[in-house]
Amino acid sequence: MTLKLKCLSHTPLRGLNDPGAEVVAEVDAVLARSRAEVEAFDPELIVIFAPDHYNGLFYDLMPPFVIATAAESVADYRTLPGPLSIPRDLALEMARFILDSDVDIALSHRLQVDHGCTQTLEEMTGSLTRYPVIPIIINSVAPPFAPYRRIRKLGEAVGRFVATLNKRVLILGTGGLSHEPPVPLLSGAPEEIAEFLIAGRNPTPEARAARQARTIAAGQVYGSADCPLTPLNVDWDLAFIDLLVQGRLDEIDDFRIEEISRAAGRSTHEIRTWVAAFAALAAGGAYRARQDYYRAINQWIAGYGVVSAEQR
Ligand SMILES: O=C(O)CCC(=O)/C=C/C=C(\O)C(=O)O
Ligand SMILES: [Fe+2]
Repeated sequence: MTLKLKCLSHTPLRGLNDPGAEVVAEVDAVLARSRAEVEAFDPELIVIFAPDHYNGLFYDLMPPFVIATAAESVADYRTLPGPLSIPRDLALEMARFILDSDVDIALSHRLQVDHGCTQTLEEMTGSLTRYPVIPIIINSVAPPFAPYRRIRKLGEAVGRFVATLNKRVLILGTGGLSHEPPVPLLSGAPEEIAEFLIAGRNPTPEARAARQARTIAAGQVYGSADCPLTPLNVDWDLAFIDLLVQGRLDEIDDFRIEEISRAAGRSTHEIRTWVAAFAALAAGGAYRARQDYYRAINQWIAGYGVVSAEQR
């Protein structure tokens, strides 16, 4: 077994809001380099830890974590439509292994996934079907959340499972870093919004367009005095990247959910996907990691980072 890890931010606003040609070129270049590394690694399996933004998962039944044996993209924003290539039996085996490791993971035989999963898969592989992929969705957007120490345990179980396979495995984490897009909260929501958050699957094209327009508009004022959303927090982001690069994963068990929301924004919890990814890699022993890129990009509502790692 050989493991490689890539964790990176996603943003539905890439290609929609313009942070300037220089920034676009920088991000394009780092993504192109990352994709070339993935191509050279030629993974036999990808495990992607990803969030959902009320496209596949709603409060009618909101699991802390779910593993999919079959999944289809909702093609929100500009992401690709269609099914992912999930090796069903292997995903089931992984689910059994995780449960046997005392981590209660939900199972879906028909999951809808959004840009939170598909954007990074597309950026890293060029398609949704190029390699076999097992998606594990970690609730990062719909409170209450499982504590961070549980995310580490989930990642460790996945890492122990992939260690039993004689395969080249790419582990992806997608989301974060600091940011707060206009994702509604159930607590205190008016009835219409609450109904959407509980059972808003398969919106009409008009409803989807209205949601997307709100996010685009938020990106145009994000970080300014006119914007009530928690701004990006560069110090928080760089400290988190350092922690990962230095292998201080045990400190993550003490992360406080409310403190992170206040300091860096409510959607910063998408870094749970990075935590799981690094815990999976670390389950196999010491690793070597590097920061490939970081920039705070208000127009994309993203403390935008890319980190890579591999086993020593
Ligand atoms: O579409 C909505 O209703 C809410 C907006 C939303 O889901 C935005 C998501 C943005 C990200 O994925 C992100 O910044 O991580
Ligand atoms: Fe997101």
